[in-house]
Amino acid sequence: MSATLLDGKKLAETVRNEVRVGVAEFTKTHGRPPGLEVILVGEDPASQIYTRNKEKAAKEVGIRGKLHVLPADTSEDALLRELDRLNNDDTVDGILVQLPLPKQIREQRVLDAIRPDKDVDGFHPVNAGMLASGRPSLVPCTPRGSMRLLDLAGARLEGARAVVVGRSNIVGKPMAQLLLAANATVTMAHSRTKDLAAVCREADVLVVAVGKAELVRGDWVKPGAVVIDVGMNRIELAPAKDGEPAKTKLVGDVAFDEAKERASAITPVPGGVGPMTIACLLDNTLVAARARVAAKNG
Ligand SMILES: Nc1nc(=O)c2c([nH]1)NC[C@@H]1CN(c3ccc(C(=O)N[C@@H](CCC(=O)O)C(=O)O)cc3)C=[N+]21
Repeated sequence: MSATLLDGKKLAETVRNEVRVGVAEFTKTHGRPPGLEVILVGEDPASQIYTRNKEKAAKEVGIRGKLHVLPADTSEDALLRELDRLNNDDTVDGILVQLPLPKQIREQRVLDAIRPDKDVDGFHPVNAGMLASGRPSLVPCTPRGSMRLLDLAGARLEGARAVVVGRSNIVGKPMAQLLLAANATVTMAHSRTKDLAAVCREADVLVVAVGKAELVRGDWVKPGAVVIDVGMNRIELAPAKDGEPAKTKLVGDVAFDEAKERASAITPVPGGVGPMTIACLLDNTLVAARARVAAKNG
């Protein structure tokens, strides 16, 4: 028996098509497209590719996307001034500051400085608090995308045992909140959890977001469970030599080939959660744009 593959690439295309329709309607009604500003500090090549992809994905659905690349030695004050400008620009609906930031910049200061109503990542403490209070506003993109993948799997969440491995503010905590809101019985597991394998084996729904390549083995998966693998780890297959770059491959936090023999449905890496994160970012930009004009019109 082999699990159903949850194709995030295909579902992301569906979501982007929905967003494109909403964006066209917004643009017609309000005389301007929704605007998304992405800020990257520094020249990390992987981050450059990711942020360029976000800008491109925005433009493909009709969102006015703009990428700002600031030098690696940008001061915290300079970044805060840039955010102030974007916060006060009425044509800007969404602001995303790519993480991680260089060490001279305090991440928390920066995330706190983004207006909550433009916080399309959903990382501002106001938005985190709204979600935890059962009043979701802008919800983090990866957990939103993961919920859509669970929906695609036909997972019954009401009364189900859900285990979230990983307790980050970006994925683990908001994911647990969304599962709880869907009436699952939620366990949050993490690096200090005793007998993590046994905790995972209880899960009807298993979401793994820890950033450790193939941590979750096949025998940690309850037969018939739905598995969402949020991990993206680049592992080296062969070292660089003779001027050839190292051969690498992308693997998740779940040992896919083992887990697929036990799960009823599972996300691949790549092609699972990653593309859904980007699609939900575009949707959050549309959600933010609509909410902002609604607030302005009373
Ligand atoms: N403020 C902020 N918000 C973010 O959402 C954010 C961030 N900072 N910093 C970095 C991480 C990483 N991230 C990814 C999203 C999608 C893919 C993605 O689409 N991956 C593809 C392929 C990737 C590949 O082949 O390299 C896939 O999984 O199929 C990757 C990475 C968003 N992040």
